[in-house]
Amino acid sequence: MVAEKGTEPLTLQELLELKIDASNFMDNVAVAKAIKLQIGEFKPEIGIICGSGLTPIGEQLEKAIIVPYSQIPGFPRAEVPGHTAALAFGELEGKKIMCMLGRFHPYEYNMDLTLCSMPVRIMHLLGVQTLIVSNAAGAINRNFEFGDLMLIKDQIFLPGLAGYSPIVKLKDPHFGNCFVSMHSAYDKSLRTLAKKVAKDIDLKLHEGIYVMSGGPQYESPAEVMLYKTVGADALGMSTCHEVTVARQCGIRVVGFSLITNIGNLDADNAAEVTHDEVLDVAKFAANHATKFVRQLVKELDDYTVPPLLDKKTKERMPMYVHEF
Ligand SMILES: O=P(O)(O)O[C@H]1O[C@H](CO)[C@@H](O)[C@H]1O
Ligand SMILES: Nc1nc2[nH]cnc2c(=O)[nH]1
Repeated sequence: MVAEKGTEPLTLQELLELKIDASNFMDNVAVAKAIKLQIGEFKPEIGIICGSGLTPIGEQLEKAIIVPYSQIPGFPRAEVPGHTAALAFGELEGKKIMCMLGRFHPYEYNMDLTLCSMPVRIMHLLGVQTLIVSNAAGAINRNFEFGDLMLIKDQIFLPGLAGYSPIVKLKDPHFGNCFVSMHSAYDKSLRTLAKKVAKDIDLKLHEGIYVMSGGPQYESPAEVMLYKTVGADALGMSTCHEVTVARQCGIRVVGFSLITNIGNLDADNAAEVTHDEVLDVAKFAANHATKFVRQLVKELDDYTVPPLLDKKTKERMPMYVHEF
């Protein structure tokens, strides 16, 4: 719980010393405040989360301000290879972007999904209205090839189905409705736009269902077969918890997977999957993913999400909340 300090706003140093609980709303506000102290008047409108090996997407921002996770209270370090432990704030095609160069995978943090999705809530507090989420994924669909992109049409959130939901611990109504509707989690009009953009830049873009498993082990061939049977097209260990929180906040979402390997369906003929292979493919494909995101950002329309805190609530909250 954030300590109050009379009417004086806390300094960055004081905020960095707080012990943050991601399921406490005021702690989330304190995290957003610490970032705000480092980005000044910059108000992001679009959030981007870079998947494994996809940091080049965020590295194209202009006039970038980099905020390392070590300078954000409560943020873990994002240590999986292919992820950088920093947020990048900057412009792309004239739009204001907040980009996670490294994400938090639940398997890294004891399946604490509330913690792993906190950055999305912080995006919302800072003003983000639209989220572009990306990941590296294995193909289940046999029409997919290495390096292809798959637009995410819908998700199967296996940890969420088993009770590991990022919103299960949230008691404060400021977080939003706990019965979040996931019926159009991946915005239909943004998917239409993404398909148009892909066509314009002559990019092969599949569309399909992403399934998130807990990881960090890759799936056995029988498990890949199980996911195929239920209609999944690509599999990974991220994204669904972030999208659930985005929807709770009212952020609209568009997402895509970069196919880095082909999921094994037969134990007698199974090829090894390694994270090095995932990163190698991401490296060679990052160029077209980057181009796709740039064009998508360029064509995104304006969108407005109502703020989390109304004026009255803000007035009742401690000093450092007022500007949100
Ligand atoms: O989902 P992203 O962050 O792209 O990472 C994917 O790549 C890793 C496995 O190689 C897993 O963490 C999986 O989720
Ligand atoms: N679970 C899972 N995650 C991945 N990330 C990249 N490839 C894979 C995969 O085959 N399975």
